[in-house]
Amino acid sequence: MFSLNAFSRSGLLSSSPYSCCEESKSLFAVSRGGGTSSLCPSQRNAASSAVVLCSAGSNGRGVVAGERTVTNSKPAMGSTATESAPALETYPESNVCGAAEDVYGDDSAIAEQLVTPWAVSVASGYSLLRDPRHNKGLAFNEKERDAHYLRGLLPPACEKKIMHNLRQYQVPLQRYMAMMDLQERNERLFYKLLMDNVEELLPIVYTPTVGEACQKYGSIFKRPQGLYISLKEKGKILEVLRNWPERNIQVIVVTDGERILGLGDLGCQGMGIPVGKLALYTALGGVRPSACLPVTIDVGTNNEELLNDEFYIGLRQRRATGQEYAELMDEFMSAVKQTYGEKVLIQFEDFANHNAFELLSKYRSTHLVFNDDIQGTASVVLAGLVAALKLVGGTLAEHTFLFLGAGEAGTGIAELIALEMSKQTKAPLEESRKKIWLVDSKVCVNHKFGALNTHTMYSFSATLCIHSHMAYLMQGLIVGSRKESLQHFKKPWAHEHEPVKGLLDAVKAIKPTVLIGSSGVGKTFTKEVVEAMASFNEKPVILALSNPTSQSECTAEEAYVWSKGRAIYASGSPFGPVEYNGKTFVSGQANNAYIFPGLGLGLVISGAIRVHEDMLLAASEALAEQVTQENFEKGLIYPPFSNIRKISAHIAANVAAKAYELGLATRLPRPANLVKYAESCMYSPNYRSYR
Ligand SMILES: O=C([O-])CC(=O)C(=O)O
Ligand SMILES: [Mg+2]
Repeated sequence: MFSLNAFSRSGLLSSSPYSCCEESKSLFAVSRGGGTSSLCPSQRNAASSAVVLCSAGSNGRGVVAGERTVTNSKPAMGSTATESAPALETYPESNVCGAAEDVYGDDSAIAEQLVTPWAVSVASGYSLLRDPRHNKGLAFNEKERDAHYLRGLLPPACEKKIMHNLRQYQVPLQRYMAMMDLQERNERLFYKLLMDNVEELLPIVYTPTVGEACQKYGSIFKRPQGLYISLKEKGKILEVLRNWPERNIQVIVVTDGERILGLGDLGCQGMGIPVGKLALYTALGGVRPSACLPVTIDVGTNNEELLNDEFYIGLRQRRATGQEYAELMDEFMSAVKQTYGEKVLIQFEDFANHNAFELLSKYRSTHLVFNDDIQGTASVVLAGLVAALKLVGGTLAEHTFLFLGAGEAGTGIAELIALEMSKQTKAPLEESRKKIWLVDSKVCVNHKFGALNTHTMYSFSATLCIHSHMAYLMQGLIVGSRKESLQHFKKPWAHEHEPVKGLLDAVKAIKPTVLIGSSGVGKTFTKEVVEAMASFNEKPVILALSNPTSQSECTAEEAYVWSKGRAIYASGSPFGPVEYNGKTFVSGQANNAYIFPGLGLGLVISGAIRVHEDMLLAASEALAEQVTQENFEKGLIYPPFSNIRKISAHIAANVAAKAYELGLATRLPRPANLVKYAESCMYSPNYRSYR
């Protein structure tokens, strides 16, 4: 890289915005405040130069917006406002120019204030190979090797069978680490590989392997992959966001690590989840990688094992709660909006129940937010159920639903089913809810055993199961007599019924046609439970949603064998095909990964400013429509992931259409063909040609 930055060349830049373009064939520098006004016309048109952005204090990775923004004659980082903003030198002391778009504060800074000296420069040679956004590895052709000073830095071969190399690792976690290394080394190749081998690689970069990666994050951690915002950053979150090298952020996935999949509190090590989810935003939904920001909020952890682990990478203290927690989250939410504007999507992920519901209700009317575990999961499950009706018959309202788990996923799914039922039947929501029953549970990771409230245990004649790491308190069917003591999000489901303890008794009492597991605890759909379901249903619908595989309520094999091949089964984590009685059963994956990439894309391309429940229904409807007759014939209620880009484009189009209909879209005029438009907006990982 020709190491140029605005800091070292500030005099040159401020006095003559074009003067640097003569110095070298590709040498130039742009201060953020100057935007494209610092670029000479030929540089603005320079297609596909390896432009990188760095600051004097940056990590040298030199990531960022690069070729796209230069090609489009937009300032690096995608800010449109700086294009028309006055040059810095016009108002050297001003605190008004740039106004709302002056997100890094360099336009408005007064002389005494400190700003980050962001700069854009062109990478070549050794630095180009170390820049994941522009590196092509062995795929650099002969001409490019000459033009970009790469001769001798690469071996002569021009191709490498990377999948072959990856498959040589037997252990999934090793494959995960190899994929993460690839993402750090050659971003386009990482996405190309993931997109071309989605069914094989999804279980590696995402559920279930990502769960193990989070558990071992401290020891496999190599480079930070997102923003860590801890209690130490309180009062400085705006500054922290400014340290991130990207400016045009469209999607943020944020966790506080308290409920990572069904694995419990993994504290700061939960970072693997936002990183994995955002990789899917790009690979499955086509959101540009540079527009994605993974965030982990670190308020401590209550996981004793981690607190005592010498390799733990987070704050070594118990979780902050109450006002301290709320204030940090509030500062984060304001700083995000202030930095990236109204249209940045914030996806809440893997928060514990109590915070998940509260954060969603607090910010849904002021920010573009949704909770993936509550709403994304609901949308994917509803799609699966709508598709399943084609196999089992009847309308939603003619079925009876029983959930094990009344947390985020359980109550979120239940509510969306009730909403859709009410839309179809025109019955009041309260009536529709009566078709849906929940058995609740309390999961306690072993270090919390002491915290179990024995009063709660005995007052519901609870069943206590102890798995290797968990104590699992099954509290029983949610019924009217329990209403007073229920958490607010469970109250709507307290129907009139005598108390019932345990899942099996609840199944026998309610006789559901659909059984849904969302408790985060594995092995709870026992042989007796599945057999009971099969005893009064010709085709029992059984969804074992908890993740990762170890937390699945029952395996695909168990569901098919115990129901004698009659179950319509799907699970949150993937299972391979099952042979039973000479027939092969292929189960679907009821995972929110089907929904959030397309939902996010739809919100981004329509410039939506709020997420509305109807958009989740629209996403769900679009997904259900993608299940083909051929899929049904195999007993599948979800389409295969191999078609996910097409599926995401349809989901995005349906969501965007709803955003326009509800007046929540700001990208005007509305494109006539939203599916085509969505497709045209999707990131493609193909290599660009460098001149
Ligand atoms: O990450 C996944 O695979 C699905 C999900 O949101 C969860 O289990 O929390
Ligand atoms: Mg989740």
